[in-house]
Amino acid sequence: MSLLVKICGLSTRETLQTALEAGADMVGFVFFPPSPRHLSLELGRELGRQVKGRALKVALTVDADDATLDNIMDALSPDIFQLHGKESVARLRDIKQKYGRPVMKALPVETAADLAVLPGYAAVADRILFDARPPKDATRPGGLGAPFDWHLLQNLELALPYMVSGGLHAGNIAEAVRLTRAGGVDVSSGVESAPGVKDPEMIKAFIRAARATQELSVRELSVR
Ligand SMILES: O=C(O)c1ccccc1N[C@@H]1O[C@H](COP(=O)(O)O)[C@@H](O)[C@H]1O
Repeated sequence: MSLLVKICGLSTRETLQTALEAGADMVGFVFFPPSPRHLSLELGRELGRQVKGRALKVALTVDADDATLDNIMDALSPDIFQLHGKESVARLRDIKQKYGRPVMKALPVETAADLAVLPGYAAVADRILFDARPPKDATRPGGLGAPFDWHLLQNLELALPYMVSGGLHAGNIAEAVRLTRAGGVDVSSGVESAPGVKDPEMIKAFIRAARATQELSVRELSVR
């Protein structure tokens, strides 16, 4: 069972190349102006071309309207939309239908009560991303480098594929995956030297740690 690794918020040719060569399964591009990782459509087009099918291109948006999604489709032609705002279940359905792309819905988690919305979204989304709920005064709903309590997902039964994010880094992936049994990990701040500045060595270390975690899980399964 391969653990999916998503490196999010890539914004330079060099760090995108590092992520691709190190074996990222998904590369994320942020289209949200308040974010330090926000990409212009032109840069999104250029970076999208560089991917050349070596990883899935993920377009991260936050409550984007159709005109914005139209532009992103034209520039990046993403393989997946990551919806990281307060998009409703009906909005997810509309986006899937209009753009013909899978959607990954990010759900903010702080307490067990946050999981109450899961069945509604799981009926429409193709994948769920559990992320830390941002503080009330945050300027963006993610990419803040803070984890949530992974024990909250310990007894989760979800048929849909899911990933975890929020404050992950090379040193804590193993524990996050052990507790949540997620099929994928998503990182932004944990591979940066400053907000929005990706560090090639940290990207490589994160992907190495994810692959080691995967090996560990396979070995644990085979001795059971
Ligand atoms: O990265 C951002 O700036 C961002 C902006 C708006 C919504 C989500 C954003 N990032 C996503 O947040 C999670 C957690 O990131 P981190 O590793 O804690 O920094 C991840 O899914 C990013 O893709």
